[in-house]
Amino acid sequence: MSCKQLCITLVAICSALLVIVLVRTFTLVPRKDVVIACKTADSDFIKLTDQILKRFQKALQIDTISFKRGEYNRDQLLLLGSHLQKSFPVVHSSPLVKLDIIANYSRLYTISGSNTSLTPYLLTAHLDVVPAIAEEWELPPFDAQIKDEFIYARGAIDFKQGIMGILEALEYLLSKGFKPNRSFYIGFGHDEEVTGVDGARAISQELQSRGLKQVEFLLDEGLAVLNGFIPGIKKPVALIGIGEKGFLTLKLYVKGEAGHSSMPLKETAIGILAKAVSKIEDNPLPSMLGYGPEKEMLEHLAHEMPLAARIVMSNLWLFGPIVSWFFSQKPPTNAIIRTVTSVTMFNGGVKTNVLPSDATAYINHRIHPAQSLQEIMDYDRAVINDDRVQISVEDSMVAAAGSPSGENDFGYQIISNSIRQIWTNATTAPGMMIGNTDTKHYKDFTKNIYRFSPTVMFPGDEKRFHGVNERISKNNYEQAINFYYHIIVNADKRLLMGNTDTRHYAMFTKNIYRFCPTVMFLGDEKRFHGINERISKKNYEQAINFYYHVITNADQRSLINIHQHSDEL
Ligand SMILES: CCCCCCCC/C=C\CCCCCCCC(=O)N[C@@H](CCCCN)C(=O)O
Repeated sequence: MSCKQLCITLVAICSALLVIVLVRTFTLVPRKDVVIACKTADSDFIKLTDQILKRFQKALQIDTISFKRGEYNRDQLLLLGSHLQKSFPVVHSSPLVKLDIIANYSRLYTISGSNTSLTPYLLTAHLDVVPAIAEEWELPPFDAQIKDEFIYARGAIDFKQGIMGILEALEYLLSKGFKPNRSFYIGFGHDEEVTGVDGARAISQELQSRGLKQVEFLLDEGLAVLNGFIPGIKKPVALIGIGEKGFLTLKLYVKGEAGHSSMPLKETAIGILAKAVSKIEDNPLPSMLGYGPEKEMLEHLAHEMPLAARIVMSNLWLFGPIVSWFFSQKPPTNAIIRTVTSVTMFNGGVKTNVLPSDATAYINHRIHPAQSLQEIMDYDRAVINDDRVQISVEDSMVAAAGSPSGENDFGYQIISNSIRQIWTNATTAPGMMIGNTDTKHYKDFTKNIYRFSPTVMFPGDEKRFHGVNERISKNNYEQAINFYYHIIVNADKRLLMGNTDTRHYAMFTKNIYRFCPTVMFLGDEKRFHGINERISKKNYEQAINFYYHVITNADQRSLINIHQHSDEL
């Protein structure tokens, strides 16, 4: 090939790449529904009264700690149960609500709707919390004291704001006479922090034994309203977890030889294990950017970014390695692009002058959906490359597949729209839940599983999860309650509302109306996107005449003399 031909080929390739990059950059357009903002002045806005705040604080003061499987503060769980019972008298006495106590401590509420043809949905949360090292906290973890408008307590964001927020919303709605069309369930497990096998799994079994086959969608704790977490985006981003990372906890064990420390061997069990652990930390797993829900998230958010970042994010097929490097720099973004590794426990030795007879460490991996448990095991084995280190699986779960997040996916859109009613300046996007939830126990009921916590977070706040100084602002707790209020109200619709093309015209007017000249009887709603869609001849004639009148009536300067037919005058 001549030099000229080579130049022409290179220019052609670069031009083609440029065209692809630009087309992708400008064609990835987000969904923009018009949602009605929830304002504090609205008559149905639930204000954070002293009473509401006090019962939240009281719930936080009850230390419902889970320590390990089957080991949790049983008395405290009972105490929290009676606190809920007392705090929400309308919920607990309503004929529409049935409460079942499952496995002694978990709670399953069934709220009966009037229209049994609508598939029910499920809201879940957990009653338990992780332990807290009180000495490291600014304020005691189980006092729920308020400082600078923040309530500090273990469980403030994981996840008693969910428990109390859901029940506050329901209490309010029922006390205003709300009678749902669509039935729904509320499931509060009592041991989520130690895998939920006693609580959520038992709730799920109870639902199965009742013959429940399907729920429309499930909303559990999860991602949050994030400020400043995603490079290049200034406005809040509310991520709805459509998938969930798996986990793999490995036990590393080294058998040593006890003896007097004055005559040491070249390496002790602790030394051998320390080297293995160090190799594991020095060799992070590769980036999986582009192979999981994070791809959808970044493409969805690209439109919020400055042009350069937008070009990059819209074209991960080309710029993936740069983004991977960038995201690897901070723990929250690193967590979404790869399987991460945490050495969480290390034990060995009994006395300062005794050689350790063995040493044990635990490695907790959070697995990216594109990787299998076996792949991770093999990787670790190869990295450690030392037969003296025995590796065994302590516990594991494969990653959960992505739930649908399209324009017509009822559950996703109900959650997304409810978020935007509360956090009006936020943009929503599908994301991947980096921690684990109770949702695994409900996966047989639906593929529409979503993970979102109504929690506002700023950089650094992620350390408060299971860490010190967990807290929520009073304002955020009020938002959480109103978020669940909107979830319950919005999910009570038959169909996904607002799912029209109107969003593409929202910039032209605020006067957007949606009406079909269609006559409907009960049951006809199933014909939409269902089978036997039809219209009567008469109705079609009416439709034509309706549009005739829309055109003639709208052809006026102002709203006068609408009625043209003399018999209407
Ligand atoms: C672009 C950035 C996106 C990521 C930013 C994430 C910011 C933090 C948001 C949410 C934090 C989620 C982590 C909290 C998980 C809470 C639930 C939990 O702790 N679950 C336990 C279950 C344990 C079960 C026993 N194996 C857990 O995951 O450890």
